[in-house]
Amino acid sequence: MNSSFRPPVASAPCLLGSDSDDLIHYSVAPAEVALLNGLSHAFGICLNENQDNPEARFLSHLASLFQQQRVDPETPLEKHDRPWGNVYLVQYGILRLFRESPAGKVAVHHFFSEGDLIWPVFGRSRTVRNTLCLTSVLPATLWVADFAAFRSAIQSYGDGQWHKFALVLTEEIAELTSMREYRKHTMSARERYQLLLDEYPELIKRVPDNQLASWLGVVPATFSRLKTAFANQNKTP
Ligand SMILES: Nc1ncnc2c1ncn2[C@@H]1O[C@@H]2COP(=O)(O)O[C@H]2[C@H]1O
Repeated sequence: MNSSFRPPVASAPCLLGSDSDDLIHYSVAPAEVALLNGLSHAFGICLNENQDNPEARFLSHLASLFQQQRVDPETPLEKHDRPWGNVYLVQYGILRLFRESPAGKVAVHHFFSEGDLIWPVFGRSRTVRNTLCLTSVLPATLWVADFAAFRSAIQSYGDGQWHKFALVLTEEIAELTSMREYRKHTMSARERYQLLLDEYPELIKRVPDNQLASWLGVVPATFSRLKTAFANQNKTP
């Protein structure tokens, strides 16, 4: 096939191991681009052609603190009773933030996915009094940096930069947490399940039901009943 007649779609990844002339190869952005894009998004810095300005140098210094790490599903990354030591940028995959009681009862608080920057927001989690755990739900490709080095790089970038950066996420988390609590107190499980479908359609497809149940605040049997009821409802014409 002549290249001028090639359709603008790539061949299926399962074919890319073979050597046919008909296969369409697109160059893949280097992994570091995902890291830089994630950091530029988190700091509200627009990266352009000019790499020689203070903002671009700051991002590239921050990026140099990160190492890429691939992890299997159910890999513990941070654990309660230990200081939370790292900051993570998710390139691919899903992680869950949860608490676990001494008797093994788990409460899932949050799922993080592609593009999320995860770090120990609250002072307590940076000490041995940390009560939060972070674990991969799926195989994940992460960028990992030491939290103290990350914070010190932001602090040395400019006066008040760390507080500016931290405040945005702290406000976001406070709002999410209070909204979750409010919904739990004022809405039925059915209404909350509907919101889960509307607001997080991707999570429903990727995260195991028992973890979604914990996040929604229902027992797995209730979650399964809701799932079946909604599936049947969507089937009826
Ligand atoms: N590093 C973090 N990233 C995102 N959410 C967090 C983080 N630390 C705490 N939280 C959430 O913020 C909530 C604050 O109230 P809780 O301690 O009950 O539960 C906490 C988690 O749900």
